[in-house]
Amino acid sequence: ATATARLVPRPPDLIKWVRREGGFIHRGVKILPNGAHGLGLVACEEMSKGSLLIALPAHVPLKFGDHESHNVDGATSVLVNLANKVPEELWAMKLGLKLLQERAKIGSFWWPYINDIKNLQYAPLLSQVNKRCRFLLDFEQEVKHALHGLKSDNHPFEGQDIDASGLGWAMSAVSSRAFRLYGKKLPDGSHIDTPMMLPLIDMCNHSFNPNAQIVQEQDVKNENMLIKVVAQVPIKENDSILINYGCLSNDLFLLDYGFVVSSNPYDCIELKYDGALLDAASMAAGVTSPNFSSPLPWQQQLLTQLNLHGEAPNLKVTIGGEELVERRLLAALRVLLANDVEMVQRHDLNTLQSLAANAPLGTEIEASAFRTIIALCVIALGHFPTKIMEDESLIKCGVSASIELAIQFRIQKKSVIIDVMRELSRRLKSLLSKNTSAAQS
Ligand SMILES: C[S@@+](CC[C@H](N)C(=O)[O-])C[C@H]1O[C@@H](n2cnc3c(N)ncnc32)[C@H](O)[C@@H]1O
Repeated sequence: ATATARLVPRPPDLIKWVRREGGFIHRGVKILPNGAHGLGLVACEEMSKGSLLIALPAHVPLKFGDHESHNVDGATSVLVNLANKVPEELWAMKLGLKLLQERAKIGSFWWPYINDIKNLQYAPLLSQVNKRCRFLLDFEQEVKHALHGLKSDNHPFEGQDIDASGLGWAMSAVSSRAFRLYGKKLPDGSHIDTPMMLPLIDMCNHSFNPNAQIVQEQDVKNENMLIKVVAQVPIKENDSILINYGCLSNDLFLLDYGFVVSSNPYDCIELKYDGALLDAASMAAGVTSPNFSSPLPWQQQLLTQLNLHGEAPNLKVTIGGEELVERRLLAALRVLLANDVEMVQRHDLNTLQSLAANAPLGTEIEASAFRTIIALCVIALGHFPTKIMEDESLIKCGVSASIELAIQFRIQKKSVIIDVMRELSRRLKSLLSKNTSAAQS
């Protein structure tokens, strides 16, 4: 979110409001512009490890549910009915409905907070509205239908029209600012996982090397959970206060937050598991007579156990990221490159899926599997219309912020692929050299 995007930038009011509501904010914490990251929280004095930076009382987070479960007026039941039509995967839209309701309400309790975010016009807005367009357009019709002819008492949005672009705003405002934390306590002592918007805390920008973290603590006075931000390491004056948004791929960072992280260790590329593509890749890699597209019955059985075959298989596999090659893909390659069923059956599925298991089916099969993945990477790279150098010069020439973001995203994806190729080539070399020295000795 850019600082300039806020038409009414009144961050100090947010701090005052949180304090007035009984919250705590360390006197050294300020809201300041944070370069390309928009606004952010910055330390204006040194803070030691463990310092409490922010504490929000339980009534300050904006959640869907608390008010809705106690109140059964007409407007609330319209809102609850609409929320029930939102698929779980699009949870941000459900909380977004609540945000839209509070945004429409004159004198809303959350107004000092919503006033601060209401003019955000950041990138996820555009990409999410595009990606989730079909849902938003359908849901717009649902909302219009539910609101048609409602009297103002029963209207959850104070009589305001809500269209797909308003719904898109709410969904991306939530997905880029909400946190999934412990909600209500259940009788068994566990807590419901609840998405909530955390005023002020949501001014913290992201880092994989954060200096602060969100913690939840039970209030000593009651059952409520207090939400706090605590310094994880000593924080120096002028340091930004950064938290980790989660170990996410760049797809999620881009879609939900509108930025991408360079050299993101959790970024990966997704491929469809496809026998014909694997045959093409392994032939290109010089592997003789691969049979990925026509597996033998015992191979099909193992593929079924890996959920890559059979009824409703999950054909989405990944390379790169935390797992260099997704375990299921590695096992499938090893099994399909082997023609000795007895040798394969000597190993359990876990070993067949493990990269650390070091060539469980022998050097030749392992080398063919690695070569096939390297060729798959070459094919994947070929699908990009540009090379990294061309991308970099496009950025140098000057492009709009959203195009630059899209280019950064594809540079990072290509880097993931190149890193996988580099690492597999290294492993292949070491595998083959071990084999040669074993043969010589
Ligand atoms: C929870 S808000 C943080 C406060 C925000 N900077 C603001 O001005 O309101 C999340 C948004 O901050 C920006 N942001 C946070 N961390 C970032 C990072 N590491 N790089 C780039 N942008 C970041 C993105 O626009 C993201 O959608």
